[in-house]
Amino acid sequence: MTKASKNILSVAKTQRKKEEKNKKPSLVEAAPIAKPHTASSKKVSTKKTSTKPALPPKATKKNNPKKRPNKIILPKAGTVSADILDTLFDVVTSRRTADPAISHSARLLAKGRNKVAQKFGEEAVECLIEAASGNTKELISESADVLYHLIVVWVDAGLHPSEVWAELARRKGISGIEEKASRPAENLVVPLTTKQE
Ligand SMILES: N=c1c2ncn([C@@H]3O[C@H](COP(=O)(O)OP(=O)(O)OP(=O)(O)O)[C@@H](O)[C@H]3O)c2ncn1[C@@H]1O[C@H](COP(=O)(O)O)[C@@H](O)[C@H]1O
Repeated sequence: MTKASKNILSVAKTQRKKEEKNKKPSLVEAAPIAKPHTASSKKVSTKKTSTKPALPPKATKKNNPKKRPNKIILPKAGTVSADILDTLFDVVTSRRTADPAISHSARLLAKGRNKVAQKFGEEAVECLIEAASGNTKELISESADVLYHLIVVWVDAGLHPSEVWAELARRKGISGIEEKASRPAENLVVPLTTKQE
C-alpha cells in the first residue's frame, strides 16, 4: 500500500467515525457506505484507489442482523377489519372434521353442545370481570376469547355469521329505547315480588 492510499484510508476512517458519532444509522443505512467525498480523496481516488471496496459499516446493536432478536410484527389496531370474524368462522367450520388431537376447535366441538355453550359462558364472565375492573389490556384478550367461543357456538348450532350480521343491519338506526317502548304490553316482565309484600 502506498503512503498516499494509507492517508486516504485514514481520512476515510476518521470521517466515518465522526459521522457514526453524530447519527444513529437506520436499517436502510446498514448497506455499505460510500467513501466520503473529501477534496483529497476525490483527487487520488480516480487513479490509485478507485478499485478498492468501500469500507463496510461498523456493526452496531441496531444494524447487526446476528444480534437483532426476531420480532413478531403484530397488526396495529385500526389495520384489521371485522372481516376476520368471517375468516375465523370458515376456519372453525373446517375444524369440524379435524383431529381433536391437533385442533382446539375440533376438541371442543367433539365435547358437544353443552360444553361449547358452557365455555362461551365462562369466557363471557371472564370478559365482564375485566370490563368491570377497568383492565383494558385484559379486556382486549378476553373479548377475543369471547368472539372465538361465540363462533364455536355458531358452528355447533349450524348458524352462519351472515344471519347475525343481517340482524344487526336490520336494527341499524332503531334506538334501543324506542324499540323497548314499542313492545306489546304482554311482553313486559312483571316482578313476582315487591318490597311491600
Ligand atoms: N381464536 C382462537 C382462540 N382463542 C382462544 N382459544 C383457545 O381456547 C382455549 C381456552 O382455554 P381454557 O383453558 O379456558 O379452556 P380449555 O383448554 O378447553 O379447558 P377446560 O375449560 O376444558 O378445562 C385455549 O386453548 C385457547 O388457546 C383459541 N383457539 C383457537 N383460536 C382460533 O381458531 C383457529 C383454529 O384453532 P384450532 O382449532 O386449534 O386449530 C386458530 O388458528 C385461531 O385463529
